[in-house]
Amino acid sequence: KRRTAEPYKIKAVEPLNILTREERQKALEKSGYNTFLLDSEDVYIDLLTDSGTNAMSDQQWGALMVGDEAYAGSKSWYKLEKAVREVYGYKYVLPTHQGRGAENLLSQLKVKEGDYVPGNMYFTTTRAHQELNGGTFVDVVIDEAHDPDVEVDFKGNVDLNKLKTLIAEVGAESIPYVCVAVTVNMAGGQPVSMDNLRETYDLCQKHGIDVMYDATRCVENAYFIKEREQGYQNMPIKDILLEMFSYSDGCTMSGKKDALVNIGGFLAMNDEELYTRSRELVVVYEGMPSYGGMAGRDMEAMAKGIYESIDDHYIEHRIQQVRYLGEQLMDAGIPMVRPVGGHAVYLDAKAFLDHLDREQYPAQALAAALYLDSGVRAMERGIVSAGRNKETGENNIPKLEMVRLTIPRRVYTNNHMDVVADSVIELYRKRHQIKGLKMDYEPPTLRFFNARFSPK
Ligand SMILES: CC1=C(O)/C(=C\N=C(/Cc2ccccc2)C(=O)O)C(COP(=O)(O)O)=CN1
Repeated sequence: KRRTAEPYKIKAVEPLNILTREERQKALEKSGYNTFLLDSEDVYIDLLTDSGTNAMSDQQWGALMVGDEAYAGSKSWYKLEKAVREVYGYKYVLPTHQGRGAENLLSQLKVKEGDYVPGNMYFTTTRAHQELNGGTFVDVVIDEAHDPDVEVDFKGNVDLNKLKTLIAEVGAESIPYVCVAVTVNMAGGQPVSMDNLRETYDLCQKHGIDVMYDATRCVENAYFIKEREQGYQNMPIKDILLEMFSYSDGCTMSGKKDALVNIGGFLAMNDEELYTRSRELVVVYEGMPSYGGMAGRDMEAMAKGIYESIDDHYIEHRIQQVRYLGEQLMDAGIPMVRPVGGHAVYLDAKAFLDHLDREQYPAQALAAALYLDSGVRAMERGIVSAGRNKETGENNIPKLEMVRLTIPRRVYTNNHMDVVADSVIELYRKRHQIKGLKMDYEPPTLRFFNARFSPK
């Protein structure tokens, strides 16, 4: 099989700072062993997140110059609205500054005190907005999603029995919508199959319950359907995407991932009444329904990014690059979530650092050790990110204790992936020298952003 390369060439570069180990040790201590608190200039290969860190194209940069900054009725808004309607298929669109903006609107519009919001595994900000409005998140993802070693093609699938049980227990009137994430970030960037999307939608329609997608990485999800699901191999990504969205009533979208922009998002739906109510609310939180927390130039860039994201060559390269890193680590016997996800490789820090217990924050310790070893910044996705139970105050103990190596889109080459792989493999060889951490400062909410640690 002939080897392939990036379907783009490089026009501008950002020189990277390469620190000595001593300099990285100092930076690590200054950041309280929390990669969120590292300064970007002290980071060599930044795999903290794929959110907002993606490279824009010359078309998108050029579009910035024609941003229409009119307060109302911006030309740039109509371009963005058109792109969302064409690519996602929804009737109505509200612009927001990023995904959280849409989550805030949706939860305020649809979640009331005492409601239950089922979803295929939690995501931090999504759950936060549901809880802020008095809802309780209920995990209805298939059991396998919580097990790093189980290789399942569509590990993000909804477990229909769990959903039926919840509907029977609490009643459809207590379920404002089902939140279906495509892909599932906290399961390791795992996709949902078209069959499962269809079945979930049919079940919800029977009970008059809306299905709202978290569409943040929906194009990656479409690629996995093309690759793994019977009957989609020869279908262009854009058609798979439209079919996916036909099994939903609306979505929240963080443009900072699959829409290839540094800021931006939207809330979309087919229901006119919900649209009317969201137009009022968007004025309170995001600005006008024709700019929603974005400048005209941002909307221009996102409209272009939405079209670029469904290019079959682009998305194939994107997924293959993540897999290129993942397969090197798998071949080296590194414990990680399988199969490799769409946007990241998730190291299984519990298995990697099997000499540490959970209260020594294995994922946090591994992320710190990785930065010290090679200047690669990763993100803790384990007990620290899971926070505390809002009733009992006890630490939530998620089954998955992960370090996420998140690959931004169109930014790094496979040479960077090789540097990351060598560092992880070297760390694994010396893993029993990695010490656990104690938490010296714990913020009251979303503690992972600002918590500080030191070696225990
Ligand atoms: C599935 C999904 C996401 O992954 C997502 C953001 N992800 C992020 C950014 C992030 C957010 C909170 C804590 C740590 C990192 C990621 O690093 O993975 C949002 C919010 O979107 P927003 O950031 O544009 O507000 C909604 N859904």
